[in-house]
Order: sequence, then C-alpha cells, then structure tokens
Amino acid sequence: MSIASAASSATSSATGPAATPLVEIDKVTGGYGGSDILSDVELSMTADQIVVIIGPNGAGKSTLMKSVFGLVRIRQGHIRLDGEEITNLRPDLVVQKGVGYVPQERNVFPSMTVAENLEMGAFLRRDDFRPQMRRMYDLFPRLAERRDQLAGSMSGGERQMLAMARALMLEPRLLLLDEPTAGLSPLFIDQTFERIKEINSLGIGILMVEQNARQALAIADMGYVLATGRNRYTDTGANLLDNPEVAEMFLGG
Ligand SMILES: Nc1ncnc2c1ncn2[C@@H]1O[C@H](COP(=O)(O)OP(=O)(O)OP(=O)(O)O)[C@@H](O)[C@H]1O
Repeated sequence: MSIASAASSATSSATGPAATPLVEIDKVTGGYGGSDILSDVELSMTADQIVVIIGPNGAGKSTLMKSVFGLVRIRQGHIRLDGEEITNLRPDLVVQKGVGYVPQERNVFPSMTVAENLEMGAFLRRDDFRPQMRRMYDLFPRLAERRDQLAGSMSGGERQMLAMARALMLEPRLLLLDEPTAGLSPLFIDQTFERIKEINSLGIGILMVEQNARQALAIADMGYVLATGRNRYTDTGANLLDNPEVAEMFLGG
C-alpha cells in the first residue's frame, strides 16, 4: 500500500462511525523474566493520532513500547492492532502486520551507507522499493545529500532521521519511536518533531516515548503519564500541559 492510500484508508477508518482503534492496549501486565514491570496498563489510539508516553525514569515507558513490538512477555491482558490480536506476537510478525519500531539506541547499521540502511529497511518487500526510497529522500533531504555516507559517521540528529526513514521503508501504519529527540540539539529537536507531525499527516499513527515532555505533549493528540508501571494520567496533550499536578510532578514545574 502506498503512503497516499494508507493515508486515505487511515482517515476513513478513524472518522467512521465505529472507528476501530489502531492500537488497543487492554489491561496489560508483563515484564522481563518472572517480574512484572507493567501492571494493568491501558492505552488506545487511532491512526490519525500522535500519542506520547511520558513519566519518570524506570516507569516502564520503553517496556510498554516493546510490549507492542513483541519484545516483552505479556502475562495478562491484550494488545490489538486494528482489532487484531497481536499479544506476544514475535517481532518479525509484528513488523509484517505494519508496525515500525525505532529503538532509542543502535537503530542504524553504522558500517553501512545511508542508502544501504534504507535498502535493509525494505528487506521484507517483494515489490520495487525505490519509489518509497525517493519519498524518504523527499521527506528527509539531508539523507538524500548524504546517501553514500556511512551511517556511523553521521550526527546524532541525522542518524535519528535515518532510523525513522528506515522504519518507514515498509510503509507501516504504526510507528513506535523511543525517545526520538534524545541527545539532540534544540534545532534538531524542533526539526524532528516537525518530521514526526509530517509523517503522522500521511496517515501513520505515532506512538512515542519522550523526555522532552513539554514539546512532545504540544504536538500530541493524547498523552499518557506512566508511573511505576501503571497509568497515572491520561488526557489530551494540551490538558496535560495545563494540569498543575502533572506539571509539578512530571514536567519539572
Ligand atoms: N531487558 C530487561 N530485563 C530486565 N529488566 C529490564 C529490562 N529492560 C528494562 N528493565 C527494567 O524495567 C524497568 C522499566 O524500564 P523502562 O526502560 O521500561 O523504563 P523507562 O520508563 O523507559 O525509563 P527511562 O526513562 O529511564 O528510559 C526498569 O526497572 C528497568 O531496569
């Protein structure tokens, strides 16, 4: 499916009378090995939304993202993608269902060029992926300029762009971003949030964890505050920014 057709189907499903959520995390409890990190966590979003997860260090934000991607053992509860059960599905199968995941670190192949990284991102495609590659170069002109440069020699911000573009090569309907602005300069942070809005406007749902919580909530349709593996606050991004308790406890006053 092209990005354009993904956009139109996402828009119609999100605005239809009984829109199925793109992602539904339904009372999920789970973690690593025998110990639970997440307890009864709930989250729901549609394909037209940007949803941000914030919370203190160790709250389980990355674990929640990983649980959608099949990297965490879910002991109780369900995760559904467009109504289809994906609870504990293997990551390679989650990718096939249309989920892209950009982890916080080690998200590009440093010894490969930009172009080779994008080709690697298209590994599951049987069709001609070059049109999508051109779309990525349009979306991230910086990558086009540096297509023959080794990813390992690029700046942090450029690597983040490449990691996002690589995840988009399979034209996912959901993009999971774990701290996409971590370690970036203010200019790159602004640019990254702009790109994220642009990707979302193509009909791709964005679920992201962010430490730059104020800026992330400012572009978010919904925000989820997690603390000690549980839902603490759930509201629109704007309302969370306006909530004095949230500001004091989770946004640094
Ligand atoms: N692979 C793992 N095996 C065991 N425990 C883990 C693993 N990854 C994370 N944890 C633990 O799970 C808890 C939640 O970690 P997680 O990375 O989800 O938190 P977070 O909210 O994303 O934190 P931060 O903001 O610091 O990145 C922490 O106590 C962490 O030590």
